[in-house]
Amino acid sequence: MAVTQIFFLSLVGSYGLVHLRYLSAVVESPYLQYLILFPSLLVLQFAGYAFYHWMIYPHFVSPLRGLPEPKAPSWFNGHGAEVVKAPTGEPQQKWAREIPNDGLMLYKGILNRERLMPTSAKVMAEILNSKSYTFIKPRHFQFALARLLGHGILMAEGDEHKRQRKILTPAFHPRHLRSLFPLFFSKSKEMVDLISQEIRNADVEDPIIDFNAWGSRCTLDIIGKAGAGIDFNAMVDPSNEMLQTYRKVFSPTPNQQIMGIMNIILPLFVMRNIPLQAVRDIDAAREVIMTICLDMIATKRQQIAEKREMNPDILSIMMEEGSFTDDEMKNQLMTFMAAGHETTAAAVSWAIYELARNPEVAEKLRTAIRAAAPSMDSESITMETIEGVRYLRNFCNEILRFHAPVPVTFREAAKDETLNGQFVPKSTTIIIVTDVMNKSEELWGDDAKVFNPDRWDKPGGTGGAASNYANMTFLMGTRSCIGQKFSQEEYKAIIFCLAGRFAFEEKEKDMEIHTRGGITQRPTHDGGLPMKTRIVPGW
Ligand code: HEM
Repeated sequence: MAVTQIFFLSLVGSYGLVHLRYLSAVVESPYLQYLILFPSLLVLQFAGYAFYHWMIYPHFVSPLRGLPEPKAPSWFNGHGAEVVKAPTGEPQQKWAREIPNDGLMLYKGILNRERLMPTSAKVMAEILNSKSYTFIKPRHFQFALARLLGHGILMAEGDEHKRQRKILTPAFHPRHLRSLFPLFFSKSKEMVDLISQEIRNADVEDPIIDFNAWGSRCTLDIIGKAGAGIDFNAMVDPSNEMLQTYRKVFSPTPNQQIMGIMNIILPLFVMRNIPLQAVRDIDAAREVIMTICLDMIATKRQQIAEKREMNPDILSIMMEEGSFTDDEMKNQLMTFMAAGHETTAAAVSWAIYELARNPEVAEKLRTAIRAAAPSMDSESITMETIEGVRYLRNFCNEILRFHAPVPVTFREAAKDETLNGQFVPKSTTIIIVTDVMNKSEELWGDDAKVFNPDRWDKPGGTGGAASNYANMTFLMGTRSCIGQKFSQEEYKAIIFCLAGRFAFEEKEKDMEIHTRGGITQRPTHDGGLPMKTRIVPGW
């Protein structure tokens, strides 16, 4: 909007100045005068606009001034430098703990961009439930996220989101999830058998296995089958095109991080056309993912025409329902393929990381799993077997609380609104920092910052948290993760097989890990998660 106004004002301004013969003493031709005046007015206005939003508005005009706010170290860049350098969400957690607030805080991010941050369950519920269609996905999601994940349910808003959610919900009904258990288990077992083979073939004791790679390969194979009945076979063939494409765009590189920052600052049309390799990579990845998703739709149509017997998957459910166009189905598939594998893969990495660092937890988990099933190959393992391992449930819940795969998400006020009685102007950016809630002592008790699976034995099923909105791993409310139950069942099956069969040790003791990065966050060392891995005999 501002861009259109600036163009319009520059046009009107240059027309006026030419008619007032403002430059005629210097340049005679009116055409040349336009050629000088129009771009000059454009540049001047853009510079004024940028300066106002950078230095004037946040310091002197914003109605959000006065909210509890950490003292910014820079007059020009707020907390931008700190937020970019620190592990995602860490400074915000500290501020929420140390600065008294009533559920809402403010800080200035890169170039003094205002960030409004909810810190209480009550305000979270207002944003995610009662006002969820006012606090919408922000503009900067339209660039990388929407291009890679498609314009499906994740990006839809208002009535369109309600319509899509209604159509897709049956695919996540408990009955349907139960029918997916054999897929979850057989793929988890396949991964563990392939890793066991790799260990047996290795000429060193306890060879190093990269669990970041294995987690992605396994979860991609699962979502391919569960989403569209297609087996990517990425576990058998790591050169699979879909796997490699995701790996390229989702492994954070310094270039991608710079692009992420630019994306927050620059308008969408500039981002789309900026001649950067990282932008070209996204375009190329989008083409590959789109083509594969369109192929999936064509294959499914053929299977239906041939009346082949198939397990119901998300794509068949969409086709049967009949109201999505092919383009919409392609977009939904793009959403499910990415949202449905990178997240669970990150959770797998965190589980292996904690098992390696806490041998007593690993031992307790292995004992509980082995007590439930005599061997991973046992024919009698069912969903109930896995559900019955209480410590497995506790461990998985605690990993998802303590190491949430999605560390932050954003919203933007679509119109002037209020939150907790505070006026929030249109276009304000809201940052939801998962750990601000998931590790809040106020909500979880004094041990909120301790990794403790046993907390999930407390009555109520919330791990002792005071409110459902204390756990933001899958968000809550109207836009919460539609795949939550799917991923929890899938995750338990994967950890059941991995933790039941192997013992893990860090490649180097107290290995340094990096967690900063993209949409999901996982522990990374040397570009993967290298773990010395040993088969514990007897299972
Ligand atoms: C541990 C695994 C997972 C985590 C931590 C996770 C987390 C999340 C979060 C935080 C959101 C909200 C994002 C936002 O609105 O800003 C979300 C939305 C979503 N997730 Fe998941 N997710 C996981 C697994 C899955 C799986 C397995 C699927 C699909 C099979 C899935 C599909 C979706 C979809 C479609 C949405 C958009 C829902 C909507 O807007 O109505 N997710 N997820």
